Amino acid sequence: MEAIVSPSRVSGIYTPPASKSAMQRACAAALLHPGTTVVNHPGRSEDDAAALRIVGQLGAQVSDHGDRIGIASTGHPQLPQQPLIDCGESGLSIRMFTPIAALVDGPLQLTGRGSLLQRPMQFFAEVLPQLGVPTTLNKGLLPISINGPLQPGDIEIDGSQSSQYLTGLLMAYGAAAHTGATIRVRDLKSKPYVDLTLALMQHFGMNVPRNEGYEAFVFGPSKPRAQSVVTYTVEADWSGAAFGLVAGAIAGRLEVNGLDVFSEQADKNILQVLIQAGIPLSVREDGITVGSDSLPGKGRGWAFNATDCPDLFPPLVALAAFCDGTSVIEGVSRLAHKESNRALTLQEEFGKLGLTVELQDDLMIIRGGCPLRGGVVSARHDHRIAMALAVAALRAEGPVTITGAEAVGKSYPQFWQHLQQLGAAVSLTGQSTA
Ligand SMILES: O=C(O)C1=C[C@@H](OP(=O)(O)O)[C@@H](O)[C@H](O)C1
Ligand SMILES: C=C(OP(=O)(O)O)C(=O)O
Repeated sequence: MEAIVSPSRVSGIYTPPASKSAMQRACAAALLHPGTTVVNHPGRSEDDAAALRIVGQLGAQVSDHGDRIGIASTGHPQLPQQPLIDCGESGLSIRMFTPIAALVDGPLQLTGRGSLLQRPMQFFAEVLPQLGVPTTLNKGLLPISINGPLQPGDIEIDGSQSSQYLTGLLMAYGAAAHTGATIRVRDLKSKPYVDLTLALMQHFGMNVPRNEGYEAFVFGPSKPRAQSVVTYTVEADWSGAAFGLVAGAIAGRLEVNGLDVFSEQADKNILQVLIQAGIPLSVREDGITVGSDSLPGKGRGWAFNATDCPDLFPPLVALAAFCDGTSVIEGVSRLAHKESNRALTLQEEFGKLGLTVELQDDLMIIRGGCPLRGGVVSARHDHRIAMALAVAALRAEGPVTITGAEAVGKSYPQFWQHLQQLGAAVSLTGQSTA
């Protein structure tokens, strides 16, 4: 599918979708919870669908009622009839559900599709055998074969590549029976995502470890958990909302509702950058207003460290393009293994529209303030690249055609519709050519 975005203004009120980070964690916690979980405001992205499929395969009963989903479970993942679990393209699903699936007594295989097949998983081959789980990979990549049950024990892991592995281990340790265990972590990145995991575990009454400065997670002995009903409401997604906030900042005035300003989500830090850039912004508990009714002026250049919130790079590049002077984002090394190599993808695709993006060690330097030209760009099978290009296109000098526009489905299937509803000139045509 192609999206053609012509220069246009946006205005109105909108509510971003449910957070896939919260929804996928809720699915995992529901599988590990003895009893029933009612998930309100469930996410509907492709990654969310993958998580729901996985918990179904691991023995939970999933009943979908539209605005809420019921998940009933014994609290123990079961050996599936078909022992091949497909995690779609979701990095979080494969990395969170592998240790959880390893709680099962028996052999299992997990795999994925598309870009996930190129993302490194070597961590598991190094760590799971230390927990009693023989593990094989395909040269460090998927599929992964494991043979549980995982037995929690004291362990030290590398947290520098992704926090998602730790999220999976925390969930598995939090559900398994043991007499106490400590996960030591070197150089943890994306820390707020671990806070989100711990908050979910707390909500579901799991065995929650003591967090010693993100360097050690100390579990006490597990206690038996009684059957109960847990209700969980999935919060709105700051990562998806970041695109709407940037659209309002550069091309109109938007009111974004439903976001929790006290959320654990890493990407709420977009607000700090909007403030630095001098964008008109009003933050209330019930909503955020961004941009101005008069034709928005340019913001000013800014500097921001996105090491712990790497998903902000794409919307921040769109913002930086419209800020005078130089903007600098630190944390480039975090981008190599996402749905695409996002530093290069951003440099190349925004480069086609005339934006200069330089990469210097861990820094991305964006020379903004000159109008972008129209042209043809590719989403490169990466939802956040598609959305960043679309938002930037609102202020380009001519129409921007984005090929592979269906990529948004991974996190934000309603993205194009939302943009149209807010007044953006977007037409959608044809099949994927990205
Ligand atoms: O736990 C999560 O929900 C996520 C963690 C982050 O990954 P890393 O920990 O690999 O940075 C983020 O980029 C990803 O989109 C979602
Ligand atoms: C990198 C992302 O997700 P995941 O790692 O879960 O595939 C993302 O949503 O930008």
